[in-house]
Amino acid sequence: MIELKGVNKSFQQRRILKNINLEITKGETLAIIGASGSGKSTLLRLIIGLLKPDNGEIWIKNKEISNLSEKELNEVRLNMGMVFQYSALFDSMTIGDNVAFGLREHTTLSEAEIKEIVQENLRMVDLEGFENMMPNELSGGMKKRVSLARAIAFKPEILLYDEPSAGLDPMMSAKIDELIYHMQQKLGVTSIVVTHHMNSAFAIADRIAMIHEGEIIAIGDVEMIQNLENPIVQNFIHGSKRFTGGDRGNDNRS
Ligand SMILES: Nc1ncnc2c1ncn2[C@@H]1O[C@H](COP(=O)(O)OP(=O)(O)OP(=O)(O)O)[C@@H](O)[C@H]1O
Repeated sequence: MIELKGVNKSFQQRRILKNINLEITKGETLAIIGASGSGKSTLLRLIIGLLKPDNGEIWIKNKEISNLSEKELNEVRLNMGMVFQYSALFDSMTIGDNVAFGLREHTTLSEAEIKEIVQENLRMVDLEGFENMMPNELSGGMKKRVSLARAIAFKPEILLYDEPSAGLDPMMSAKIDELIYHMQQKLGVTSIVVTHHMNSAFAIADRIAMIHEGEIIAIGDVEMIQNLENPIVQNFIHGSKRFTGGDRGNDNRS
């Protein structure tokens, strides 16, 4: 479903991602973990085509996207939903209009059809009846759920989540995990979830990939990652500062 082959990305001569090879199969949930600044968001932005790799190939379904025009990319993107770290809602629009935005822009659906999809998607994230509220009337967790309702508007086959639980309390974090799991079970989506929350990664992922200084240093199922005798991985999972002096930055584990 998604494949990266020999992908490199630098910013101002700094190599951020180094020879990334990664394959994600249909219906799989892959969690990406790693220290702050290791390149996780950059990887997501490459997959959704917001950035182009310096070299290497990025395949989404049967299309290599790194050389597509913006128009062709937009077609590929219709099959992908992204939940951004800070929800990225339009503050001046109601919740309903936020969820409807892409549908109004990119489809010829009638207002009645759009209204139905908006209601159904808000129901799916437990926000039924919130259509007319404004984003600033909602908590952070609710905004994340609206962002998810918007991301699934086109019934995408691929969902990308950039730190969906960042800044949320453990209860709301668990709720978001439940929704991510639910999306996979109910819609059969292929998901990539960048997260700092180890409990989330263990709860939702089929496989976990750890990025360290721009390289994937470990990838495997939850049990394999938990038992891997790699001090960098173990330090990250357990939040220990014993081995490295431990500057892993924005640690937000639960
Ligand atoms: N557009 C850009 N221009 C220059 N440098 C960038 C750009 N985007 C990211 N970087 C740098 O690339 C590195 C990796 O950033 P990235 O956001 O991918 O890390 P991350 O692992 O997602 O971090 P965090 O967990 O803190 O979100 C950082 O050093 C960042 O400063």
